[in-house]
Amino acid sequence: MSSSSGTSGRQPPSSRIAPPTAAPVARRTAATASSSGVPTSSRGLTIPGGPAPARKPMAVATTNRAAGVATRTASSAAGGLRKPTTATTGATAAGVRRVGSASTRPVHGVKRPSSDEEQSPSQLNEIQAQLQAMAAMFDQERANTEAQMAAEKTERKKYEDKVLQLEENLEESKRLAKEQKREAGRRRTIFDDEMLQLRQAHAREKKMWEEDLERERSMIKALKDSMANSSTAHLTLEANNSALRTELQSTQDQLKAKEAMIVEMEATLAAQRAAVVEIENELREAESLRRKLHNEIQELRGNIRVFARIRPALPSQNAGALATIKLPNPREAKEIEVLSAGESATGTATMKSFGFSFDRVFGPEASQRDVFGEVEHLMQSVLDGYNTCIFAYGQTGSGKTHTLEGSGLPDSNFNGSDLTPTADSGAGLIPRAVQMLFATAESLKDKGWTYDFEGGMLEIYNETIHDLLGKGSLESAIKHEVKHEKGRTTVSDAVVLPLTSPSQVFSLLSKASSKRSVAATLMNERSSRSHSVFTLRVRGSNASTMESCDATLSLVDLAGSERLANSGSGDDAKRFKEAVSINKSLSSLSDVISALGAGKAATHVPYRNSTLTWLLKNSLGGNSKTLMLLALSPMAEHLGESLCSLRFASKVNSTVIGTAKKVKAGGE
Ligand SMILES: Nc1ncnc2c1ncn2[C@@H]1O[C@H](COP(=O)(O)OP(=O)(O)OP(=O)(O)O)[C@@H](O)[C@H]1O
Repeated sequence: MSSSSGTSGRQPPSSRIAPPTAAPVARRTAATASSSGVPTSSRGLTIPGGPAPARKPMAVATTNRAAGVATRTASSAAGGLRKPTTATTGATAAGVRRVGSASTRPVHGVKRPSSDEEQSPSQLNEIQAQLQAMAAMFDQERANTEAQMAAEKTERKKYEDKVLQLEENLEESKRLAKEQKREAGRRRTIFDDEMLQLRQAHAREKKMWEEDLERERSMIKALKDSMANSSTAHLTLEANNSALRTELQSTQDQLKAKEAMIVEMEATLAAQRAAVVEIENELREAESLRRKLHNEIQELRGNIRVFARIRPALPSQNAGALATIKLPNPREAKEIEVLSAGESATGTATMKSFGFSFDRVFGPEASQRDVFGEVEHLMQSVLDGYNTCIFAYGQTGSGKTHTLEGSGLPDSNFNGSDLTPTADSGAGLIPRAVQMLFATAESLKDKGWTYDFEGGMLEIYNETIHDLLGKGSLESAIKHEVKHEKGRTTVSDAVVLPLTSPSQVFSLLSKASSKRSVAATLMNERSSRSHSVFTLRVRGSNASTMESCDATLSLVDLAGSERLANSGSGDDAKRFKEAVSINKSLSSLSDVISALGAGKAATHVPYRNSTLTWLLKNSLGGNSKTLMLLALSPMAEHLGESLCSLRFASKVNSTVIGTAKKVKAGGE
């Protein structure tokens, strides 16, 4: 803007410096030229009507002078010449007047023939003098005119120089004006750019400010809303607060009342705690008493007990081929009667009745739960610290394994639900006993008892011990030896696993089962020709009563008890050897039980007569509880073997073994 105003405010040099106008100069030059023309024409007198004559003698000259004066006067009268000085003018005027007056007469009067030729020399002189004076005057005037012309020339030169200077100045001014205009244009462009940028920046800033403003407005609006809400909430809170204060006051009052109650209850609780401690002590004493009484009852009932179980006919077996085996008194279920064909003394065929009495008899309809219900008290004896041995006896296929293990062992996902006392699943004695032992051990924790379990599984085949949990095959050369120390039995190199849950026990049994040696016989396609012995060692301690116990539960699945002729051995030396070994161990078992039954009368108990009796030494005898499970086939074809088994079991049942002793930890 400044440049534009500067540009508009500044006057161009041409307007500021007025150049000298050409007209005056021209006029002056013309005037000079006009004035200078006069002297030029005055160099000789111009005779009107003819060319200027050459200088003549005096007379002629005088006449010419007079004519010249007349001419000049006429010129002056025309207004072109400068007037001479006053003196000269006076003289001239006088002369002119005279000349004028003379002009009234014809000029060529000089040669007028009348009286001029009569003029005297004095008059001529006078005229000549006048002419000379006029010539001097003319010279003077010419000199003045020339001086004036020189001065005017100098002045004109000055003017011309000045005009040149002014023209140069004018050019310079124009150039400067152009430059300034260019500069102004450039500055204007810059200015415009700057203006544009400023406008853009301004627009941007304006937009930002507007956005900020909008945001601020939104925030303010939100804050206002929030404040409105807050104030509503504040009012609500105050109302709530007031209600809560009232409630608090009421609660505090209640609290005080309750605190008073709590003080009262604490006093009651302290008294009850003391009572509980007393009751717990009484309970422990009662528990000890219960154990004592339980075992006294067991002693009264005899430490060796015999159960007989008759299995049902299998689907594959002909129901018409059943033997006649009866339970005369099903309610009491202690007697069993077997009818067998025989001959009378006279040789006639008769049906002979054989009666046997046991601690308990189970018919074909008895369930696994029924059988275990009669056995479970022995589990309590184990936890009480009494060695316990349950062995299943009977011919091949009579149901020994079924009674002990049942129809398949629970898997590793076992949760115990199908083995509860009321559950009637196919599980046999072993899984039920294990489940019960762990469950009872858990419940005894309240009474201060903690228990550890460990188990092993052995097989006796042909009088040789095999570890069913060992890594090698059953035919491996490892020789296991049985040792008895301080009432405890150990088997060298046999695996004994710590067990913390029933599922671990089932996993152990499953592993052993897959290894068990099974051989086919004529009697049963999977007749076991070996004894299997599962041992579960249970150690307990009570930190409160300082009591401890250490007992072993042995569950023995004996090999088939059939006589040699029925074992299918025939010509098979291997089968014959198996049968001999089995019979040897079973008769040794019978001998041991008989010796134990003889009490102190028997000085020697032949445990060493077989591997089986030697292994079970600490589970058979005065310090242990023994249960024999006699398994019977219902089939007529097995009746002879059944009778043999019944007689053997009856013999065992009649044996009264001395008082069982509780085994304390350490085997004493
Ligand atoms: N109480 C029962 N109820 C139903 N089936 C039974 C019963 N007892 C045994 N069985 C069935 O009879 C068959 C033979 O039983 P088991 O294998 O237990 O005989 P075992 O005496 O153990 O024979 P082995 O001496 O050869 O081992 C099996 O199929 C078994 O399921």
